[in-house]
Amino acid sequence: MALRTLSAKSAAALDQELMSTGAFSIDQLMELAGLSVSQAVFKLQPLNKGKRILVACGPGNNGGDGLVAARHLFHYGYQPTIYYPKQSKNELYQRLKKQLEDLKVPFTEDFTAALRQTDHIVDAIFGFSFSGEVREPFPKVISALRDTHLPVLAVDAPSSWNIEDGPPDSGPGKGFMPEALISLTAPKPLVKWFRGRHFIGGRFLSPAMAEKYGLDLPTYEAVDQIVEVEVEGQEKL
Ligand SMILES: NC(=O)C1=CN([C@@H]2O[C@H](COP(=O)(O)OP(=O)(O)OC[C@H]3O[C@@H](n4cnc5c(N)ncnc54)[C@H](O)[C@@H]3O)[C@@H](O)[C@H]2O)[C@H](O)CC1
Ligand SMILES: [K+]
Repeated sequence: MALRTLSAKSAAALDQELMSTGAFSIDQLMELAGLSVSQAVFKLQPLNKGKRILVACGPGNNGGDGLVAARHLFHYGYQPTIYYPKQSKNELYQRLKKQLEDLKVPFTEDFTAALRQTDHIVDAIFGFSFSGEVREPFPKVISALRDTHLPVLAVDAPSSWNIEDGPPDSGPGKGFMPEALISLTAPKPLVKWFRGRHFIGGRFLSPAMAEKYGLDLPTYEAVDQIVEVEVEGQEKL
């Protein structure tokens, strides 16, 4: 079955609706999103295959999902390191950062050096609000993600990909194809171009809300926060 996709505009509207009439707080949604990301890492990179996880975080909520995931990964027994060059002053992010500092999770400013000392990478740089050309300081980070031989799990979107039109045909993200993607709530149109393992996470949608937005709710098993899916209609680059 081909899962129905959610445009960037609808994803933002759904987000707002969850936080207004849906009565969720952003902290709750981000916690569940980040928990899903941590479970996808556990599936892709079992503890006995290398515990070092580099989490690259951007300035918005996609980055927040990365910060939450890193905290859960620490508690599972991983050794996360955070790259978070554009830190938000917003209280929520400051609290997420403090929680990681209390666990002595290191923050690094040198992405290139950190890449040499990790087993797996989480790309939590940009999600559904990314648009235009990649701005500083991220171009070199995106090109490093493109060039690395290490596995990358992209959160909601491979960073630098256009949410509707998929991979860029120029710039640092040209040719960037992460090993895996976790779509939060529902896949975005870009999944049509994605070739790799694909998970759905963000287990917070009511059946009524799914119906309103024309989405299929994946069948989550028991305590699982993720479902691995196949998306039909993937196009060759
Ligand atoms: N309902 C859900 O599925 C939830 C998803 N979550 C996650 O939130 C992101 C969307 O978060 P948002 O804050 O709207 O935006 P982003 O993180 O994607 O990025 C915004 C951030 O990036 C900057 N930016 C945009 N374009 C560029 C550019 N070309 N170059 C540099 N910087 C750029 C912009 O200025 C902002 O600072 C979604 O994908 C999920 O991952 C929630 O956590 C929970 C609910
Ligand atoms: K991302």
